[in-house]
Amino acid sequence: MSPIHIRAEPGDFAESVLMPGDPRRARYIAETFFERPRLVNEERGMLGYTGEFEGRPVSVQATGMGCPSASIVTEELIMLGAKNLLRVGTCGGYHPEMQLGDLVIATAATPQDGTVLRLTEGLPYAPAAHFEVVHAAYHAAEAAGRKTFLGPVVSSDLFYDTLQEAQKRWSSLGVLAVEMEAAAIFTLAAMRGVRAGCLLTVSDTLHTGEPVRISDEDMKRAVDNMMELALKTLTALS
Ligand SMILES: O=P(O)(O)O[C@H]1O[C@H](CO)[C@@H](O)[C@H]1O
Ligand SMILES: O=c1cc[nH]c(=O)[nH]1
Repeated sequence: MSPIHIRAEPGDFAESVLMPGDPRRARYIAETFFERPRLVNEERGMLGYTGEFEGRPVSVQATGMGCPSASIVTEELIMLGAKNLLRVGTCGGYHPEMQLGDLVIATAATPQDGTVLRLTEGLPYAPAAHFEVVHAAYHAAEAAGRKTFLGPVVSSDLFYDTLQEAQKRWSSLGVLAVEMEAAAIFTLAAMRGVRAGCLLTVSDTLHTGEPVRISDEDMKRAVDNMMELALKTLTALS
């Protein structure tokens, strides 16, 4: 029987799954980078596709925005047999040297959210990317000569943050960027014994006073760069 929110059967998804928040990014990834992509889920518009990359099976499934939505999708992908989960998202850059379109490899994600707290039943916990995923992504970036920021991010419940001086405070703790799903994905992956990681494109810079947003054209270019790295990372893991 298929899960409730991902209407697919075991075997429809590959063991390696890319996880963007945005369903349109999922479709773009499948149509642009996969050989023989086929739609395997469209429940609630949360598009999922399976195809091949360099002869190996690979899937992409949108998570929606925020840890509650991402946790449903993560649980159901694991029910369907996923073993390598790689979020390919966007983030707000906190690091003062970050430029729009830069790439982040997240090593950890501070859970500034309610979902992880519920999953751990209140225990303090540090959600981390799986070392092998970080290792594979780091070496793929090095081989491609691509500059990346590697370090911790924060997963927030709020896009429109109400925390005073959020950038300054997170930066002072070494946190590179803010996004909204990685902490839940990392936590569930650890609980269920699968590997998870997270690559992020800086879509907003938050260190310049007023937030600055990337153009659609530059975003497309940056996502293409991130995808090159993401697919190499998954290839190294499979
Ligand atoms: O671009 P995606 O992958 O959706 O990621 C980021 O963008 C959304 C907010 O605009 C949140 O989901 C956040 O995590
Ligand atoms: O969560 C996010 C994602 C992109 N940009 C932000 O500012 N925050």
